[in-house]
Amino acid sequence: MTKEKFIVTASQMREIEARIFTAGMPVAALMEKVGGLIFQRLQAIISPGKCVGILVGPGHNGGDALVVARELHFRGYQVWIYQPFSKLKELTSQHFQYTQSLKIPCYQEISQLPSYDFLIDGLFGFGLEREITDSIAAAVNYFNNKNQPIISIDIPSGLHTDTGEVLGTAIQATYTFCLGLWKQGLLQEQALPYIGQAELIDFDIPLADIQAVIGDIPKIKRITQTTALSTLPLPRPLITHKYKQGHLLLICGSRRYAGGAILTGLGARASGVGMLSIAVPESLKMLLVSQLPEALIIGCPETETGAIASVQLPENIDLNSFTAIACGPGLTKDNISIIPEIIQCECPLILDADALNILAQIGTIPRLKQRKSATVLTPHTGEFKRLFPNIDHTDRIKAIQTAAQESGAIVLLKGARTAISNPQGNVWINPESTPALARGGSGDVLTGLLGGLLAQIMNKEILIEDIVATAAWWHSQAGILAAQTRTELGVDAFTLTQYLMPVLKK
Ligand SMILES: NC(=O)C1=CN([C@@H]2O[C@H](COP(=O)(O)OP(=O)(O)OC[C@H]3O[C@@H](n4cnc5c(N)ncnc54)[C@H](OP(=O)(O)O)[C@@H]3O)[C@@H](O)[C@H]2O)[C@@H](O)CC1
Ligand SMILES: Nc1ncnc2c1ncn2[C@@H]1O[C@H](COP(=O)(O)OP(=O)(O)O)[C@@H](O)[C@H]1O
Ligand SMILES: [K+]
Repeated sequence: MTKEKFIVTASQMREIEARIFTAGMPVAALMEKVGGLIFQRLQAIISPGKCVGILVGPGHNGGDALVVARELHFRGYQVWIYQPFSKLKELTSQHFQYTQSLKIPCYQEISQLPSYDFLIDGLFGFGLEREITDSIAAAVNYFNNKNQPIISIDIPSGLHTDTGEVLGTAIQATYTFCLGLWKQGLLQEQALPYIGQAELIDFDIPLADIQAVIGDIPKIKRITQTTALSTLPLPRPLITHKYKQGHLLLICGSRRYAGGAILTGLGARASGVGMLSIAVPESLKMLLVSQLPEALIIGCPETETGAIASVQLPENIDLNSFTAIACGPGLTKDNISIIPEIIQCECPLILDADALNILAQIGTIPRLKQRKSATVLTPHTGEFKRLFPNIDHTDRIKAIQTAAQESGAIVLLKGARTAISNPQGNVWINPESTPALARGGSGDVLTGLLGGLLAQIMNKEILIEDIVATAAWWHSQAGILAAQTRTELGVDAFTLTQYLMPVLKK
């Protein structure tokens, strides 16, 4: 059973840990097991004979580090310990005493420290609740400035386990070995520069204990390949036709931002949607036809400035004829009147980019709650602040939960760690992405892709927020794949659309 999708706070981890101990697992045995697993993993990273400095804190994070120190010592590594604390927890103290009997050198002052090839950071784990100060803070800064690889046990010391905030200062890890279950702080954007390459060290926490604490259906989950693939509309039923595979309407583009409409269209194309209609200003029609010959391009009357003046659909069709609508990329804010009209549609609706800016301007957020079908808002941080000026976004997870509850919409907050919440506060976090995506137009691709997926799975028994999560995963995996072949500078939005299919084939 993979534990990759679970996310816990410090207090939930403490509760889970308590259940394991109450059930009879000795604390010392668990520490030994965890330390052994960390050591095994380290052997793949640190070659024999290297010099390894071990940073030991007063709690059980330090205890884990001491077990690792002992194992490294016996396997022929050159080990020293930095342990500046006057008081250690009992188990940690015992391990410390043993390392001293083994004559592993120990230092209290950074000025005395020998050189090293690697550092193991066992200063603080999920027990850190207040700021690191004085000599310990100075030591953390000293180690960061050395620019040697650091491997953090559980979480880089100094990060808040839940919010990922830096408490005074924090270790900048090269690797983070998170123990047992993913800590929420490791999925917060502000923690990213400190985490390095993160991986989970599974130490066999019984599923029943996890569920007893975080519930059968956890409130906050990580998107994984498994969760994402499980909601894709694959395989297709053998007996089907194009209208059964969803009909998506995109409302996007303007004379000023014609490319946004194309990119949204190409994102939708990659989703496999059965029918694609794209409403653009009349003057963009031929351009769109040439780029997306399979789509039905609807030329709408336009304003003097080249924005859509009104969404005029062909005869016999209205907004409710579609399985899903996505609106916003490249619209401009020139005509704010189309948004109140569009939000009256009775199918699922995605609002992005200028549709969100218009929404913020005319204050229609409360009206979203009255919609008959789901609304998905996909702001980046700037759009989020305009839409929800009263919500503090330091903790992005809390922020989207509040925003989703206030608006009755599913809110996807874009960024390096895109997060999604439904109105009940159920959250998905996308744990992998690439800064290669920080380029104009990559969000437009996401809107099209999401629209196409939503149109295909409507009326199937899949939650809309699960599809939103799948789209976020697919989009970022395409960015990662493209960056692997073309570097982080090679992932323009058009190129990104070309990597969507290869992600699934992989
Ligand atoms: N959960 C599990 O299943 C398992 C957990 N395990 C491991 O245990 C770790 C959690 O251990 P933990 O609870 O002992 O806390 P930890 O993070 O080591 O340190 C807290 C200590 O630091 C102190 N302190 C706090 N702030 C401070 C400051 N600013 N400046 C100075 N001191 C400060 C605080 O002392 P205080 O002064 O508050 O009494 C306290 O003593 C966890 O991350 C994992 O590595 C594994 O061994 C096995 C499985
Ligand atoms: N630093 C980053 N790391 C990972 N993904 C990023 C980063 N910056 C932006 N992205 C992703 O790129 C996309 C940018 O979307 P957006 O800001 O709406 O761009 P645009 O409106 O120009 O299309 C989002 O999916 C976002 O999650
Ligand atoms: K640590």
